[in-house]
Amino acid sequence: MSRPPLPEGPALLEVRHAVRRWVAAHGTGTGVAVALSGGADSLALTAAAVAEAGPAHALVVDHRLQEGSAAVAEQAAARALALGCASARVLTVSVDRDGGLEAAARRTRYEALGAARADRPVLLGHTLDDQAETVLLGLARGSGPRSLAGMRDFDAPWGRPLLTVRRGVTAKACEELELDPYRDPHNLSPEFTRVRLRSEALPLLEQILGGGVAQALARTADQLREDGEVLDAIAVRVLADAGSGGVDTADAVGGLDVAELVDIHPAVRRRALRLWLLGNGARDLTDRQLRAADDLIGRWRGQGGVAIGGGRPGARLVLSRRHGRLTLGLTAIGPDR
Ligand SMILES: Nc1ncnc2c1ncn2[C@@H]1O[C@H](COP(=O)(O)OP(=O)(O)OP(=O)(O)O)[C@@H](O)[C@H]1O
Repeated sequence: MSRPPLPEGPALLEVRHAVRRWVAAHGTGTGVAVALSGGADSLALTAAAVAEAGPAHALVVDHRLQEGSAAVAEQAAARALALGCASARVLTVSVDRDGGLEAAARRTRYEALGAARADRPVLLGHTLDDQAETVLLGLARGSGPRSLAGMRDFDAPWGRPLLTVRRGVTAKACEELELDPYRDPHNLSPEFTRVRLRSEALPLLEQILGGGVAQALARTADQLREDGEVLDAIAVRVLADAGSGGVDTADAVGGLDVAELVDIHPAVRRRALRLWLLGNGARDLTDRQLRAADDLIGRWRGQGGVAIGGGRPGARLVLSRRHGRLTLGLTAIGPDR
């Protein structure tokens, strides 16, 4: 199918350049899936992916959370085809409204995208501004170095080619493409912390400190990420020494030898625990759970265990210490709890 060439505006060229670099570093030659929300970032990303990473297959998730969401999703898919995508699918999902809606929507979205990607990497439209906001929010909340390290440009299967591109550039690229992107009303509502960071805090910091604050925050993330990679590599060796794996049974996985962990620096030990827990079905692991898990290694003398996010309906994952080993098992949730 022939389509008109993309306009050669400077903003779109910058976005294309970022995607080209990403493909050179991480591309598999199989084309890509693009997670398209219809907003400026992912729309510009889609156009660039068609030109630089094709064949590109657009995936649009309709969460059915707002009236008219189906029409927004259909329009995004139609735009993807007009931009030259090889295919465009709308994935309609139902989000469990219990608990935090934003987090549940995100989790459902990633599950749907992961299931539909057909072995292709999935490109997301996160920009340098998203990275800067993540770091700033993390700093203000006292997060650990892992959160401050922000997002990676490739965390298989998720690719983020635009982490070096400012949000304003994706907006301009859409202008060059003569596309009017979808504006999520949530992204304008000042009740959301991120929106205020974006529209009030970052501009104020730039005013006080001069330009380049967003780039500086993103650089901090890069440095912490590099350090984190070294710590993770050490953590993997620690896990091997502690006998990660061990004996799997129907309702308990392997075990870690507490004696091998006790003298390890807590920063490395927590990373090791985190990798092990996530590799064995834990989900949405919080810093607090991780610290409680770590306490099982050192000071812990009593009975019981630490509830870890994950498990399955009717049963939760519990980490316990028995006979000098940490084991992770499923414990049925009683009807009265
Ligand atoms: N409904 C959707 N359908 C497909 N892809 C989406 C959808 N919403 C978001 N995305 C993808 O995720 C990227 C980031 O979007 P957004 O910042 O809204 O998501 P987020 O996952 O909430 O971000 P964060 O996790 O950093 O808070 C988008 O650029 C797009 O690639």
